[in-house]
Amino acid sequence: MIGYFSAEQIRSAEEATGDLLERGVLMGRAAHAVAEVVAAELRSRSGGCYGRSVGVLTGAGDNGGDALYAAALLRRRGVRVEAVLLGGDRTHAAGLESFRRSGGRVVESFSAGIDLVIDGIVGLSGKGSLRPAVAALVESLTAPIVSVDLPSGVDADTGQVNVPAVRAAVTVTFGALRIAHVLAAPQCGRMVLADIGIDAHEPTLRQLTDAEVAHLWPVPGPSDDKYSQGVVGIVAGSARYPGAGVLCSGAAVAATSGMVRYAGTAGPQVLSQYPEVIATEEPEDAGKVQAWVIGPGAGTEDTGVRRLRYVLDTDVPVLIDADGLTLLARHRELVVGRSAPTLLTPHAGEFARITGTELGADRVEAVRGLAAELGVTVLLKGRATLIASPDGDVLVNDAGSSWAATAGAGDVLSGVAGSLLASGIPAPLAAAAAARVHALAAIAASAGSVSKTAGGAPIGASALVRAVSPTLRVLLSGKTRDDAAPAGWEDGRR
Ligand SMILES: NC(=O)C1=CN([C@@H]2O[C@H](COP(=O)(O)OP(=O)(O)OC[C@H]3O[C@@H](n4cnc5c(N)ncnc54)[C@H](OP(=O)(O)O)[C@@H]3O)[C@@H](O)[C@H]2O)[C@@H](O)CC1
Ligand SMILES: Nc1ncnc2c1ncn2[C@@H]1O[C@H](COP(=O)(O)OP(=O)(O)O)[C@@H](O)[C@H]1O
Ligand SMILES: [K+]
Repeated sequence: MIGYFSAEQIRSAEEATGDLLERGVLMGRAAHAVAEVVAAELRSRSGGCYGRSVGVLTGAGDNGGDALYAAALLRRRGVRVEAVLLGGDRTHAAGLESFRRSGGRVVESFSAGIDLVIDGIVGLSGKGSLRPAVAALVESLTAPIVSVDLPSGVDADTGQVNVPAVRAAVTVTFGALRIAHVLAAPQCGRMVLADIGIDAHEPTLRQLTDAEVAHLWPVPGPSDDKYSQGVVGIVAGSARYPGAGVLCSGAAVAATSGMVRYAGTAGPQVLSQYPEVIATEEPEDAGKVQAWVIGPGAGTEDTGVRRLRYVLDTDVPVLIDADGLTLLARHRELVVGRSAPTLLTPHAGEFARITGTELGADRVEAVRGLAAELGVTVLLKGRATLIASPDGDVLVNDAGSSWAATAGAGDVLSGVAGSLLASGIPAPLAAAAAARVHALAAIAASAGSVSKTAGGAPIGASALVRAVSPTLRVLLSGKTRDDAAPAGWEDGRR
């Protein structure tokens, strides 16, 4: 698991080091890590350090202190350093003295031709939008930016990206990852986690590694047959939206070796693409299943309510998506007190329909609140997917790309997660593993190859279904990166 911590948790971990914090040892280590990363960036971007120029933006706190000490270290490597002190006379005094002694210059605005900027404006204590003078300066920056701890303007705990906020090429953080590093991953750029000797425990958010996803993915054993691995029933698609049934069923077929039953009026279309599916019109006639998926393109009329009631009356796990969620918003009582797990997979709009209020900045609290209120697992979709259990545990997955933002991609996710539920995996883990594979499949489909991790072209949801199997082949062979963190994540402890 990769853990993400709140600002308060990080501060407690820092305070627990006592002497190290007070003597400035932690800040020294943090500054050293920043200097190392900036030096490496200068080498790769401008061919070296000597004679290159770095601009430093500092605010009124310790984030600025880190940046000034780092600049002093860079000065000793022959880098020209100049600083704009946005915190005025509240600038970190010892950091500023070290900067000045090293030969750093304090300026009103950066000289032309700066190679790189260090963002030490605000870190853990940043609140709300950047102040106007700071905002104007941030908007005018064109050089690549290395952010200290967090890109300034991004909230550490909610990941809210204020306008403007720094968009970093690299973010260097210390001791443990902050919540914003996953919820605002695109704003952070490449992540570097430096060990400064602090220990944080019990993260607020956790993310499965690829190795963990591979480990829990169902693989048939010698005594397995089509039934023993779990049969998933799909109530999706309709005469009006047959595609949702096709995408959802196809994803379920690809995700595990168990059997897929289809119940709905898009049976002929589903069978024409996936002849291995067993189709009926009504879930009552489908035969035994170990989990249901209900909702994608299934319609919101009375038959929909009847079918929803039927599957929720069973004692197997049920995943509710799309139209199923619209119906659920009118009949919330249907999920309360079920004996088997229920998994809701709303996007932001569906989430607001169920709760009656728009999603605010704090998505973690919102998803946790709904899960606790209804006693269900909730997967909230987006670039970063959040999965809350009724007991308050929250899992996260940053997709690493946004290629999955395409019509029908949610139907694919439902099919994958539903087949994992049918195999007996607990709802939160099934949801998190499905989200991870969905995200990897989107990258693979877009790049045209599972071995590429960047680049690519737009995809449709059909391509996403086709990429599920090749993605699993690589994942199960253990060849993918052994962490599930945002693309380019790097552990500076080495
Ligand atoms: N503790 C440790 O051991 C270690 C800590 N470390 C480092 O310390 C950092 C935390 O430092 P910190 O707590 O001093 O606060 P920081 O984030 O620099 O903010 C400073 C000031 O900014 C202001 N401000 C707020 N919002 C604003 C806005 N929107 N726009 C503009 N200004 C705004 C606000 O001042 P105000 O004007 O509101 O009084 C606030 O007081 C942490 O991120 C890490 O880099 C490392 O050295 C490792 C060891
Ligand atoms: N910006 C994004 N980056 C990565 N993945 C995204 C992004 N936006 C949406 N997704 C993912 O794509 C899927 C979209 O689902 P949904 O909104 O239900 O679409 P549909 O109803 O058309 O199937 C979800 O799995 C979601 O997490
Ligand atoms: K910063």
